[in-house]
Amino acid sequence: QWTTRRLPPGPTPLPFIGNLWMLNFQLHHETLIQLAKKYGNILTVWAGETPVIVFSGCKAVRNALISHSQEFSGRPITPFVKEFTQGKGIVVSNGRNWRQQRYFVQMFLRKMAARNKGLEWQMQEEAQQLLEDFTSQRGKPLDPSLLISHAICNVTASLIFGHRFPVEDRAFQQLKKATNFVMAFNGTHWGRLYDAFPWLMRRVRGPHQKVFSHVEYVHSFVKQEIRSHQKNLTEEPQDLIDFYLAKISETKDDPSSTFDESNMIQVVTDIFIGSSDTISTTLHWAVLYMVAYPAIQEKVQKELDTVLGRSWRIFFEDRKKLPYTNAVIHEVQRFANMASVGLARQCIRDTSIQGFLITKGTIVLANVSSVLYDPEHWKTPRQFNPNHFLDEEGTFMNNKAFLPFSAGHRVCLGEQQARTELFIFFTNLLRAFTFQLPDGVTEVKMDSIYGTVVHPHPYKICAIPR
Ligand code: HEM
Repeated sequence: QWTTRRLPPGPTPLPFIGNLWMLNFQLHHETLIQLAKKYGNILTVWAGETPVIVFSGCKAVRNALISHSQEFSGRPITPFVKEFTQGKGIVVSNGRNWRQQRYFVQMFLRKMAARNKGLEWQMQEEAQQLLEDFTSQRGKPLDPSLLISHAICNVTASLIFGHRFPVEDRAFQQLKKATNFVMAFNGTHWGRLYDAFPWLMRRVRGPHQKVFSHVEYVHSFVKQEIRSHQKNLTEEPQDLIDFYLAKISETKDDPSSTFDESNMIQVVTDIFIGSSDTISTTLHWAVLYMVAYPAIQEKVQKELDTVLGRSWRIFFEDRKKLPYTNAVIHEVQRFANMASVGLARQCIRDTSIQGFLITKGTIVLANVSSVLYDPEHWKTPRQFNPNHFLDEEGTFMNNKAFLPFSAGHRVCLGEQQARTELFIFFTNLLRAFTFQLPDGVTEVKMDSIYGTVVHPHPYKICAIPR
């Protein structure tokens, strides 16, 4: 089948399971980088009986995502995501549904960012609350991930539900747990097995059964919020649900409209999932790197003290005066490589690329990590080195291989929000605290736990007020 379809080269597939066995039932970014060394920057792996075309390295990935942006703008509706989303929402929808929902949320995010006391203000408020929570620990050892993730989820909650939740709120805790589980599932062996053999997996016990009860919980949480918004409609829409309800009534007589309640539930779910674990995990890595590289931490603090002083509000605009801090945040994103291989795409029409014909419907994967670690574009790709983003004079400079949010038609919808949020939280934390290892701990575990979102191992640090 492989040779007759003239697909790009790759390891020989076995009948029925393809290359899943040799891939350890995962599309791990490091395995795919190794395969690219052998088979080239465009290769084929078989997930069961389905071929997946993998692009590696800055040149091939940019060619696929940017030069062939339209052709590779589809999203594969795998058996798992089909059951999870029914093809609704943004992340895993296609065609008119995807275009309308994506455009609507893009406009909504722009409006919220432009509002007086808008999204940035909300981030500053949550960052202050986080500083108080850290301060209350009085420098004792703590796992920062819970407090950070609560603060980040509350920024999203204000954006989509119009209110925040106290840390002890059980239903909100359950929502975070459920969304993290759903997000992680797709990157696990079970996720791969479910997609390769759904008919078999439906008959076998495992975490894939738990994942659907978590999906149900998330959807019912969102439904309850929608009901409460419907009861208390305000004249001026305040949050995503308000805006969406207004959009449904505005378009109710338009037969081409895709705005309805099932899409609203999935859009809200997509935004909650897309903006929670991603940003908090990146910050979690940032704190870990500051502990591991105290000289870099000190340099950031010096720059913050010199440029900003103690004025309490820090704005995203301030990054232009803080080249070193800005470079460190970029390097955190590059080196942590939180999004692993990114999300799979689907070819929406026959396309010729690098001499290969990729037919409509084929699944393609642009390995984002292979770009963030591409030795042709980074001086020391496997080292944490903020100088990757600074020129000789110490001026900030970007790099075309910096693609943590992917690129093209499906580029991350929350890129601007994420960049603002990372900057506001990171600068507030570093101005207020020095992060260090607890007494007696000498080792920082820097390797990662692979998943849809790449996490650090759990760790404890001390946040010492400055
Ligand atoms: C550090 C934070 C984040 C990173 C690294 C990140 C990364 C990504 C990546 C790699 C993709 C896949 C794009 C592709 O198909 O090639 C993506 C898609 C997406 N992200 Fe993010 N993301 C982050 C934060 C956010 C936030 C804050 C939101 C919410 C506002 C968000 C919403 C989405 C959505 C809706 C998609 C799907 C876009 C589509 O299919 O059209 N993300 N993100």
